[in-house]
Amino acid sequence: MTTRIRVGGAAPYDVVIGTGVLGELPAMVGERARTVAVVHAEGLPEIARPVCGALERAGHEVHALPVPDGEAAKEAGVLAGLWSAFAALGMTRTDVVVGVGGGATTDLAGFAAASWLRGVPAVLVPTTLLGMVDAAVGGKTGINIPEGKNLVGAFHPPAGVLCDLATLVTMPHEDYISGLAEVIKAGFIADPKILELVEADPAAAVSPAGPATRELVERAVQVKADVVSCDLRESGLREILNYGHTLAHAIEKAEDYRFRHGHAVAIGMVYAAELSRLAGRLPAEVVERHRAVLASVGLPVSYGAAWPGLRATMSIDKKARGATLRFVVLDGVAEPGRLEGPDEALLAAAYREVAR
Ligand SMILES: NC(=O)c1ccc[n+]([C@@H]2O[C@H](COP(=O)([O-])OP(=O)(O)OC[C@H]3O[C@@H](n4cnc5c(N)ncnc54)[C@H](O)[C@@H]3O)[C@@H](O)[C@H]2O)c1
Ligand SMILES: O=C(O)C(=O)C[C@@H](O)[C@H](O)[C@H](O)COP(=O)(O)O
Ligand SMILES: [Zn+2]
Repeated sequence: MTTRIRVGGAAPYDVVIGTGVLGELPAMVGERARTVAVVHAEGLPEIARPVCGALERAGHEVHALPVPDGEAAKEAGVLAGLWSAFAALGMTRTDVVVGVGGGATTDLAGFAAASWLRGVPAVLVPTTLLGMVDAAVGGKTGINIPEGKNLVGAFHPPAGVLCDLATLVTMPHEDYISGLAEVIKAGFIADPKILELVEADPAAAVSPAGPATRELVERAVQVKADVVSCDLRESGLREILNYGHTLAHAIEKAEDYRFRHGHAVAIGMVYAAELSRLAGRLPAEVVERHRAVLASVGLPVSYGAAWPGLRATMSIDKKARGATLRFVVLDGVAEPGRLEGPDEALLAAAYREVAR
């Protein structure tokens, strides 16, 4: 069975979800492309090869461009290497970049496409849970710099997203549960059924070939699609997808990007929930529900680095306006709200609850 989730906006596209769906790729790339640059994580040649093969059979000139696995791909030097490769291939505006790999790879490939000739089409083939449910959908692309996470990038929606669930089975366990953090995030901000599914059977939730995977992926993609269809450029509603990310990005920077994104988001969501509670907006039992559901799949719910460094990094969060920090909080499950300019004592008190 193949599921198609439409993402609306100025240039609508489909997220195709299924098993063995590679046959859909040539239609997403389109006939106009002569050259297709397949940017893939270098550790995934077995996944990249059939992708290249499908495109070659469709008549394209295909060039595989391996990039470092994981977060090491999201660096300025790697991006500059792709620009040089595109130049050498003579890539024009009708040519296409295909990104194959986890969220780090698709963020990089998407930004390379956004910046080459001021924008060529990108088709994304996410191969991790996190990539399928979040990173490849919605058009946020970018890289990290030493000063912070995703500080350089562009909104560049893909021309299509192909999620082959079969690729998930080779995923390392810790990377898989990292993706579950974003799935659970979608549950807390918009779709409580996701939380019920994970709570009912955490063992199934952590199993890529398990009975819950397809529904969890489809529900999380639907949440993301509904949001970004209304607000591509994050002028309001889209901020809810950033639940837990203000502290998460500070943790990732503090750990020199060696801490998995979803693990940081798990801790960040507990922090945001504590902030919501201390601001008098969220009952304690919902905060405990965060801890319970995240811990049930093996995600961290506490973190102990010193507060001042994390607090300093949080000042360059993209949701901040001038000196005013802004947080996504919850007024209940599936009731996201905003907390503007909370006082420093509240911010520190919420962190003490995470560091306990
Ligand atoms: N653009 C967005 O909207 C958005 C949303 C969420 C997260 N992100 C970004 O996504 C990144 C995290 O993505 P991620 O969790 O996919 O991690 P990742 O891209 O770092 O991949 C994790 C590891 O799994 C490997 N891998 C990928 N697919 C595999 C497979 N099928 N089998 C075996 N190994 C596989 C990768 O090569 C890598 O070593 C972060 O940089 C985060 O900031 C972006
Ligand atoms: O798509 C969004 O919008 C999100 O915020 C999704 C997040 O899960 C994702 O990690 C995103 O890359 C964070 O964006 P940033 O703008 O805070 O860097
Ligand atoms: Zn995220």
